[in-house]
Amino acid sequence: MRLAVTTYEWSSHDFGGEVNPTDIPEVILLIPRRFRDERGWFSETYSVRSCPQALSRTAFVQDNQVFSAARGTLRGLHFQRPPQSQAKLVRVLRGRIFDVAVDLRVGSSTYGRWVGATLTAEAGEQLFVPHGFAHGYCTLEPETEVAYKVDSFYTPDCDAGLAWDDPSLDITWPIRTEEVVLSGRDRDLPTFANFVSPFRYEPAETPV
Ligand SMILES: Cc1cn([C@H]2C[C@H](O)[C@@H](COP(=O)(O)OP(=O)(O)O[C@H]3O[C@H](C)C(=O)[C@H](O)[C@H]3O)O2)c(=O)[nH]c1=O
Repeated sequence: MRLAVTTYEWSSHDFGGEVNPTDIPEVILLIPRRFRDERGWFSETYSVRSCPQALSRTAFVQDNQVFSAARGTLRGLHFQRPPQSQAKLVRVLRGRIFDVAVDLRVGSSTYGRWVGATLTAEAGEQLFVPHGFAHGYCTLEPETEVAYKVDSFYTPDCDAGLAWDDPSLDITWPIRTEEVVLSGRDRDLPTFANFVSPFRYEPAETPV
C-alpha cells in the first residue's frame, strides 16, 4: 500500500532546500536549494555539514551513475543483505524517475509498505533510502541518468531483490506494464510472500 509523501517549504540556509518526511519517516525526500544568477544556478547537492542528521550519520563510500535508454526502464526492487546492506541517496542528472522504497524491517509499523517520489533533473529532488529498504525506480523519459551514493560497496554475494510487480506490495508504477523494460534478473525476482527479511526495525536514536 502506498504511503504519502508530503512536502513543505524549508527556507533555512542550513540546508538551503526542502526536507520532506514521508509516511515512513526514515525515508527522506530532499530538494537542495539552487542559487540562481544570470549564468544559471549552483547547488550543493550533498554536504555533510548541512544535510539532515540521517544523512550526515551515513558514511557513503561509492557513487553510482546509471543511464537508461528507454522510458519505462525499471530497475529493482533491489537491496544488499547484511553485513553489506546499503543506504542510498538518489538523484536524477537527466530526465525523470519514479523512485520507490519498500520497508523490509521486521517489527516496523510500515513493514511491507512503500513510498514513492518523482525525482527530476529539473528540480533536483533527492530520495534518501536507509538500510532495511528495497529500492527501485522506473524512468519516465528516454535517456534518463540517475546518480546515487551508497554506504557499502557492491557485493554480488549479498545482492538480492523482490519482484517489482508483486501484488502484495501493490506499487503504483506510473507506467504501463507493456512499456516496462527489465533485466533478465529482475524478471525472475521472488515475491514478497516467500520473503524472509534479514532486516529488523530499530527505532532511531535521534530524529532524522
Ligand atoms: C549495482 C552495481 C552493479 N555493478 C555492475 C554489475 C553489472 O555488471 C552491472 C549492472 O548491474 P545491475 O543490473 O545490478 O544494475 P541495476 O539493475 O541498476 O541495479 C541497481 O538497481 C537498483 C535501483 C539499486 O538500488 C541497486 O543499487 C542496484 O541493484 O553493473 C557494479 O559494478 N557495481 C554496482 O554497485
